[in-house]
Amino acid sequence: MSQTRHVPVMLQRCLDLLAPALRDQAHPEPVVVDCTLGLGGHSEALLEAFPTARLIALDRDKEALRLSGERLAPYGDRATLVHAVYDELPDVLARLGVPKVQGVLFDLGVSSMQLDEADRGFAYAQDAPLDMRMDQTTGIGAAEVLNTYPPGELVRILRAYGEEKQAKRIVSAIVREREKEPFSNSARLVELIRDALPQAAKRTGGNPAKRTFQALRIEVNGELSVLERAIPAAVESLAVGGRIAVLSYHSLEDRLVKQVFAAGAANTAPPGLPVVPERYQPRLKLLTRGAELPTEEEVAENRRAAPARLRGAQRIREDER
Ligand SMILES: C[S@@+](CC[C@H](N)C(=O)[O-])C[C@H]1O[C@@H](n2cnc3c(N)ncnc32)[C@H](O)[C@@H]1O
Repeated sequence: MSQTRHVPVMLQRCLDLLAPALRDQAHPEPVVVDCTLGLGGHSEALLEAFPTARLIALDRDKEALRLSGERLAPYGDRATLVHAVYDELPDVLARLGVPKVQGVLFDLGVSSMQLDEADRGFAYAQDAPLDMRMDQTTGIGAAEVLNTYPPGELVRILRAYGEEKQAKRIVSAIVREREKEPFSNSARLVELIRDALPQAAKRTGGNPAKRTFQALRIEVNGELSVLERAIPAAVESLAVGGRIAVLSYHSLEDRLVKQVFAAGAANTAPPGLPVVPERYQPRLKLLTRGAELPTEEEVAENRRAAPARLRGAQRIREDER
């Protein structure tokens, strides 16, 4: 296994956003949920910053849970780590007998470990089996998506999840190639995309395979549909006064978070979301004006922070303004 160096993104700002709820005298032993444990960077900082808090941390990746389990072992039963998809949060809390929580954090996307472990197939820079499943115990990998999905479906995915303008061109090349031999490794896909794109498209936006890889990863892990359920569920799990902070890394995620928070602030149902709650979702106060960005210094230190967008909200009483 390679040595993964991980620097938690916008850490101090996440702690500051959650702090008032986790230092509230009314809740001397607050509960905070880290829905995306990863390598445990944010989780450990939460345990350190709020010494009376109990942490419940979720990850769908068993390797992440194993590594963080070692890291957080010194905190004993203050930290409960659970293998779960984050839209299962209400069930997890019910099983643990926790009715409401004071804080929730999401740090979306893939972890440094997942990107650095070549054999997980997330990174276009390394040749690896095209898997990309965050939970390797279930579901189908990226190779199966590429080899079996109808062309129209692949175009839809590349456009919707990768915002790839050249989706048709790339998918035509994929379909031609997969008829010769099914895809198994990332290098062949990267090369094919590079060859398929016109010169002008190659000059913008970094590696030409970036958007296709993002789209495949989102499809393989059902990321947006899970998130659509998870953010309202997390808001629902907050006690009055509880706070939520969400770090997202691409516009599709950020748009979704923005919509759910805005609907909570306006006390209306989230627009266009498949999960329209029976009653309007709990009332929210926005804690961030638009999305907050990492500082230039942070990005210089940690290039993975560059696309980060942070939004925060607080659950308030229905009659509060
Ligand atoms: C960016 S990393 C989190 C890094 C972490 N904040 C840290 O400081 O180490 C995101 C983590 O969320 C997990 N994850 C992504 N989608 C998930 C989901 N739907 N349910 C549970 N965990 C998920 C990934 O497996 C990954 O480990």
